[in-house]
Amino acid sequence: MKLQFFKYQGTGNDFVMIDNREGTFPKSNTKLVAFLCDRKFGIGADGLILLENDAESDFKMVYYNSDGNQSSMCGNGGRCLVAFANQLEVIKGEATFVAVDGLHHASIAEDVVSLQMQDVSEINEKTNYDFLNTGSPHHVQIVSNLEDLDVSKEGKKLRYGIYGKEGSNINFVHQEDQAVFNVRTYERGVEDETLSCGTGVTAVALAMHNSGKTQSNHVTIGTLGGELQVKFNKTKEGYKEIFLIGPAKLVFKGEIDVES
Ligand SMILES: N[C@H](CCC[C@H](N)C(=O)O)C(=O)O
Repeated sequence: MKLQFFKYQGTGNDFVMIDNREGTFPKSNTKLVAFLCDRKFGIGADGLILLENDAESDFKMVYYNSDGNQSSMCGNGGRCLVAFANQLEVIKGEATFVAVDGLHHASIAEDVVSLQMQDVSEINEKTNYDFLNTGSPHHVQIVSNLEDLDVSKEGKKLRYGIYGKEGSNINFVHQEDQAVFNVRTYERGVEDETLSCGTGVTAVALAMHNSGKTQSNHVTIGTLGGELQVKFNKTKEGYKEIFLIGPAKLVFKGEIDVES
């Protein structure tokens, strides 16, 4: 079967996007998804995202990691999906869509997407790291040697060491200024460092505010793939009105022959 796809990237976190409103994509075919994400034998991406119809919202997001398995929320992928839906004229500038972690509101201007993330009511503060869920699970750890850290090696150790089979994404962070942080992330389900992780930088922004490293509710996060902004409000019930803001771009579109 001929499969049309669009390749998007959000600060270097890259995705194969497929318009599955006809419902023809073989969603349980893990091997196919892993093949499409394979950087040598397939198209190549950190993940694959289906755009689907939804009765109660503008569209539904189905997210797969590059290992071929469906996973929890992807912040950069959500931003790319809003750009994709806008390109297809499924939406016009604003969107409400449903993802694995619930409803999300978003807006797009030029190629910058502002995506509202789910509220976060719990941040587990451990001795030398924090753990929280921003739609995906995230370990957040301050390090002094961010630039020369072997993120793949150190991330793998923690992802399997502390978090076992369920796993977690691992974020290493260094504070650059009062409201500026640099982050490098080891991503679960990619099982390697990615150039950026949207739910990860959201987790870092909230953890840094929660621990008093910043007093600002608008944080700039530098990643290997570019800069993201995170805005939020701290309330008695935790963090709300959390927005992940940054570019989401179409790289190319194509067609690939796959076994149906
Ligand atoms: N790998 C993550 C999902 C994608 C997260 C990331 N790509 C983002 O932008 O949030 C997990 O399995 O928890």
